[in-house]
Amino acid sequence: MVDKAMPTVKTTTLGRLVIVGMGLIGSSLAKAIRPTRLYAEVVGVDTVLDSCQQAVAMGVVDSASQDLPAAVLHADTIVLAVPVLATEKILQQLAQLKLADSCVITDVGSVKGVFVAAAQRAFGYLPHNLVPAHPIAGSERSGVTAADATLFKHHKVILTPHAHTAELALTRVRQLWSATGADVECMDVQSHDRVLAATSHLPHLLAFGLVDSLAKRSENLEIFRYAAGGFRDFTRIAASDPVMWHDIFLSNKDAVLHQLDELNADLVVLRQAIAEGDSHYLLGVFTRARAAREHFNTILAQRAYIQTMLDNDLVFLANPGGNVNGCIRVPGDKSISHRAIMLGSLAEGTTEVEGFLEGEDALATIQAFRDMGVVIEGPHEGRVVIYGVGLHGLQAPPGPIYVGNSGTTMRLLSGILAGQAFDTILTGDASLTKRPMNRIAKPLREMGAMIETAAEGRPPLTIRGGHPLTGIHYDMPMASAQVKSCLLLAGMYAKGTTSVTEPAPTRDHSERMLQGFGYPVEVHGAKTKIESGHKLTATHIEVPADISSAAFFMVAASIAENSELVLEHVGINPTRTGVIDILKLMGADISLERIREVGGERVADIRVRSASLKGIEVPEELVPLAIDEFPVLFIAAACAQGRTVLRGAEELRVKECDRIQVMAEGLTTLGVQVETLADGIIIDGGPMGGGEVWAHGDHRIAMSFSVASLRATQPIYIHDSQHVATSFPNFLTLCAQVGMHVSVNAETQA
Ligand SMILES: O=C(O)C1=C[C@@H](OP(=O)(O)O)[C@@H](O)[C@H](O)C1
Ligand SMILES: C=C(OP(=O)(O)O)C(=O)O
Repeated sequence: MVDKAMPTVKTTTLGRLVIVGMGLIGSSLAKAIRPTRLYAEVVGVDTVLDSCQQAVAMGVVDSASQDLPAAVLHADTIVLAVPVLATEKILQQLAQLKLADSCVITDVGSVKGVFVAAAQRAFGYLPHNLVPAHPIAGSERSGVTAADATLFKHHKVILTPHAHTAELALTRVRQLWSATGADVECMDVQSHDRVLAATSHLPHLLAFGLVDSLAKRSENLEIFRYAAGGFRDFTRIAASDPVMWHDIFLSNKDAVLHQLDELNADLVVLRQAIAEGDSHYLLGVFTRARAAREHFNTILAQRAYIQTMLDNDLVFLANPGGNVNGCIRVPGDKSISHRAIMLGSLAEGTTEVEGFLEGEDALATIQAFRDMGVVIEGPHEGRVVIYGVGLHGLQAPPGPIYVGNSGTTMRLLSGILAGQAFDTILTGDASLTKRPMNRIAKPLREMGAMIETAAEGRPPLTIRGGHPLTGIHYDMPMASAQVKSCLLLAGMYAKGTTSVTEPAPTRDHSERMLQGFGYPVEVHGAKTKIESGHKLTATHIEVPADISSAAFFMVAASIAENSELVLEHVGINPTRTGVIDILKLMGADISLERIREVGGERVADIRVRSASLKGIEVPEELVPLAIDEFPVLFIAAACAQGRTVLRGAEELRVKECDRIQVMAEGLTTLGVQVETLADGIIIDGGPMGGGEVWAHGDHRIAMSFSVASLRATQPIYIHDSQHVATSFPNFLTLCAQVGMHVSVNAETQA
């Protein structure tokens, strides 16, 4: 009977699988494959009679033998699952036998270079049916008794085909490992050995080395008696198979030595920092390491997601109906959070931030500055401490800076990086890679910066250091706070004065915060001016709740019946309140309470009650003041009586997705009448059904259709919602708290 945990392969197309070596890996592979019936027969080979008998007795294999030549006769696939240095002898034996041309040979060794070289020696050439492979899975336990059919499930298996490996052979080995539930990838031999030296071989060496070093000291009994969690966690892998690891280190000598030398050098510096009491250095290493480790966990988690959620498609299920009531505080403002990290890093002294948005976009900004040597503690419950390095204290990052989904990070950071002495490369995710960067590259080049972009001005951006900047005046062709802010930041590094004129007012957080850090900025109507030669002085920042996140709940409480919601401590900077003005024009019942000023930004509690909305022509001057809120305003328009017309909003087409097109498609699916315009949309309010819509990885689209469910008559399935955490990590929790029925669709989770 087929083990339910195992993926099943419907047809038995292959005859005999021979696994040489009934150790942990070989016997686990046999145990995983046998129930799938991918092969009619699974045969084990081992030099130890006992292992053969146990493998048969445990039902791991159909049969087992000590006679290699007899076993591999008529084999379709041979897997060498023996220690790395033992493979050569077996390859030599195989080379002497008359194996069928179609017989595929593969292995499981942790070092690939040595295996390929051994095959070359044994055969005198690299056979086309040879597919080197490495399952990245293991356990401290060894031998056939430790066989575990689930050992490879959700683990990576790396194939390192050589230049002449036949496609058919590669497919066969891929199929073998996929059938165990593994995640199969290809890599070249050198990259494999280099990466594994760092991520696997080095940690094992350290674990073996540490245990041995402690064990041979005279006071070892005392030490081990008190060795608690840290020792246990760090040295778990020192219980691994010594022969196997002996072989691995000797086989991957050069790559391991290189990694060891780099670590040695870092440890010498760390030692010195402890000896000299250099807290700044130590905190820097520990905060960076902790962040890197968390980042690593996310990557691992995402990998698991990919396994269980079909290509990372996180689907929200928004069930129809509900009322919206209560009192909530949405997370911190994204624009202000980004700027706090940037200016805090470039300031002199220690900046404390409260209310920081712990969303992926703002975390990407923290990571970027950590990469450039800034020590940043947190975020922890919205609190971040930044040890500023001054305007000229950034260091070259160790590699490209990855800013994920965040346009604000990439564009603002470019202004800062153009003024540095070192080169940088800025990269982002698939959505960001499609967004226009010429809007900042062009004026920065006019200032003297050297910036290279990919085709059509898209990321990645390469920003060359050491090119002096000179202030310019720039008439911005579009209303964009990101472009304005980028140039003001570059202006701090440019000779003379830099000024920008904007065609319409956009958010002014950069201007306000620069002044808050004591850096003079002049604003005269549409023109903003900055000059170099001043400094930023550390300060305390309280980030208000993000009005762009509050907007989802403003629309929610407006369109749902019998609703009354208070949104606490929301930033109501006049360059951000377009959404309130537009909703009020539509007839929304919104009032601002307890208006106050906190750290240079206006804040209020916003009370919203259900209202019957009506369609309007959106005044064009409000467009930049509500630029991020249009997706959810389109939902308000769909629930309103009559027609809503939006023009002058072409910028919506270059956000995380084309927000005009994608919203129009989703609304049409829900049965709403829409017409797209080059620079806007026409929406006729009416009843909404349900159905499947796509967020195209855009956080605001996913949240907007979640809100739509309050007035839908059927469930709405919102595909591609995984990016909600970029700006609003606890969105689903708050939805549940106020009475909306939105959740991750359980059916799409394995
Ligand atoms: O400066 C900022 O923080 C932002 C400016 C806006 O972008 P544009 O400048 O491209 O309009 C906005 O859409 C974005 O979410 C944040
Ligand atoms: C456009 C947005 O952000 P960014 O440009 O930073 O990606 C947004 O949050 O809606």
